[in-house]
Amino acid sequence: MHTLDDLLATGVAGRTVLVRADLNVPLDGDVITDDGRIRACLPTVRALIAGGAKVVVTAHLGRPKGAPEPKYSLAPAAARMAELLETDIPLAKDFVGPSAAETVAALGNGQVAILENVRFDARETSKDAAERGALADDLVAVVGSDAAFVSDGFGVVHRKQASVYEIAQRLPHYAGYLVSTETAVLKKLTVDPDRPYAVILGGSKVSDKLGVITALLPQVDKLLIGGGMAFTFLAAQGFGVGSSLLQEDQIQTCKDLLAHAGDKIVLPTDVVVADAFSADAAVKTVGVDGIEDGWMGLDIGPSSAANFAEVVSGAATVFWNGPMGVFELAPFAAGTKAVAEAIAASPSFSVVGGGDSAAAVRTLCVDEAGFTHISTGGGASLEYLEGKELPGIAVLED
Ligand SMILES: Nc1ncnc2c1ncn2[C@@H]1O[C@H](COP(=O)(O)OP(=O)(O)O)[C@@H](O)[C@H]1O
Ligand SMILES: O=C(OP(=O)(O)O)[C@H](O)COP(=O)(O)O
Repeated sequence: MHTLDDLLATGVAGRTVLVRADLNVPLDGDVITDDGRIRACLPTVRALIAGGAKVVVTAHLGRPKGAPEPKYSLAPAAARMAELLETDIPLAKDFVGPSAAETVAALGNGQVAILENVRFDARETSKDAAERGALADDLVAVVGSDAAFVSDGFGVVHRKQASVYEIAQRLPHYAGYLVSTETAVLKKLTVDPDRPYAVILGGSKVSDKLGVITALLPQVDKLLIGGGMAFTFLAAQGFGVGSSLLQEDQIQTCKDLLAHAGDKIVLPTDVVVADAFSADAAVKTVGVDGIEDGWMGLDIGPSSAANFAEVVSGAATVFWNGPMGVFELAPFAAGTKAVAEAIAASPSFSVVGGGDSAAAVRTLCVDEAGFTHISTGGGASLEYLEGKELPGIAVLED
């Protein structure tokens, strides 16, 4: 696999370099609540600026439905990157149309531009390879066929999408510094990790991440499940889950996993429930057998948090993805904070991955130095650990 250093060695002054970054940052309105993913791509962008390249950044934000939606604009991310780099960064209003072409044509050596959210084009995430290829062709037309492609959006390398995969088939391609660093650290978790090895899963991308569990179970000693992930398991155990996040079509899978896992899978025993998804909602802590209709579980309860913290404290290797609750709202942040603090306090080899999980560590003021590595990728890290081929990495090997 060729790396950014290989590209820099060829001399990039005056060459257009397309960088796929993951700028999918958490927002409160148009205010970025954690800019970790923007900071994470700066070493690559800075190196290209220093080399005199014309840097064109492409990225996604959220999951728009294949058409422009103002709330998913990359404008806040572009403004923040400009602030951090202390330079002007124009944001092209479209991805492959005239505004993109004009913005790229106006770039001088060592300047940076960002293209608007690539997921505003439905072809980016299409299941049809020909559609994705057509989008990648349009993108090549914007940056020029003599441009180079640098893959630096580690958080999205598990997606076979046009700006991650098909584009690399059309331009000389290189792994950026973030992709190189992330894969080097995660590799250590796949090669004979120190035991006991605990994985903690939570968050809200339940259907994406349930699939990973089957592959991870044989590798780990304990699998702790909190966040929105927990309720499909609790339903599989026969508990009512009210209006909590539930993946009904996966209940049988969870039953099978519980039947085969022995005592490896650890579930919450109590949960914080609310009568609405709001910081002002009525809130109470109940046992997992006490979730009434009309109530939703938005955090693990204090007994569960203490139990999870104890398991974490005894582990030599820890990987965590997915908050234990809706940590963005104060009444539901305690479980995530307790687990994060337990990991940070333990001397284990510890990795936390995912845009929101990493944001939780920082916004809840947990000691970042207590983690061996804070990864920008949640789903990407999990699929890497699972041993799955990641399309955005595999395509760089060709
Ligand atoms: N019980 C829950 N119900 C609904 N959402 C939840 C629950 N627990 C956690 N979440 C939400 O999960 C989101 C993060 O999930 P995910 O994207 O899977 O994590 P990451 O970005 O770290 O990979 C957070 O915004 C959080 O509010
Ligand atoms: O936030 C992301 O992944 P993560 O929540 O698994 O860390 C990435 O930007 C990928 O986004 P996607 O899961 O909408 O493809």
